[in-house]
Amino acid sequence: MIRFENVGLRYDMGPEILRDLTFEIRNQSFQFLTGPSGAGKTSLLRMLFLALKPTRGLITILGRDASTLKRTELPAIRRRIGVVFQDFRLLDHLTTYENVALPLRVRGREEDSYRRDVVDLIKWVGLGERMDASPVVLSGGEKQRAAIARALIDQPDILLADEPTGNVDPPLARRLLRLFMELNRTGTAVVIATHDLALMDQVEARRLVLGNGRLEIYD
Ligand SMILES: Nc1ncnc2c1ncn2[C@@H]1O[C@H](COP(=O)(O)OP(=O)(O)OP(=O)(O)O)[C@@H](O)[C@H]1O
Repeated sequence: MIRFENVGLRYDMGPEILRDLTFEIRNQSFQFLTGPSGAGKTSLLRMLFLALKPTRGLITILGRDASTLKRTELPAIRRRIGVVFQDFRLLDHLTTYENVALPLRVRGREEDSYRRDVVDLIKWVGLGERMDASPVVLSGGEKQRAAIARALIDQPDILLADEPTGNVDPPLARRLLRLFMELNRTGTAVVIATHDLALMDQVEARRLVLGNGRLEIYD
């Protein structure tokens, strides 16, 4: 689905922070991406989302060389990728319900066809009471759950989540992990960037470990 070959990344004239990354995110796979703070997890997720270009190497996404994609082709590819960023990126002028429904609205779906699914998912992540609230009044953990619901609502081919349980307590973190695993069972490839060893220990899953600019893979 997404393949990296000898990918390297540097910011501006700085040192190469990621080197010789060669790996694949396969269809319907489930993996954690981990490594110390500053190891480059967020940078790697941004390259997977085609939001950041590598300084060398090849990224192939859905069979296409990412460097040859036209700007106009990017939105269609990105729509197949669900992302949960560390800063959530919710729209403050929309309610929780509207934020979560946004990917479906952008795709031109009629509200009648998705209202039930959006409401059910919002309840599932424990935000039933916050359906009509603006993100401005949500706590960090509530925003995180709204961002997760928005990333999942359109059943993406791949989900990229950056510390998706960083702002919630352990029981809720376990519940969110179950939600990611359920999504994976229904066909979505999942990449979860996390420092949380207790979370990773709950599942037998592939681990991509970044350190000193390089990637070690434990299948
Ligand atoms: N926009 C940028 N410009 C310059 N350097 C950057 C930029 N973004 C990240 N870096 C640097 O790249 C390195 C990797 O950062 P990144 O945020 O990818 O790591 P991380 O593993 O996600 O860290 P954390 O776990 O703390 O979120 C760090 O040294 C960081 O300072």
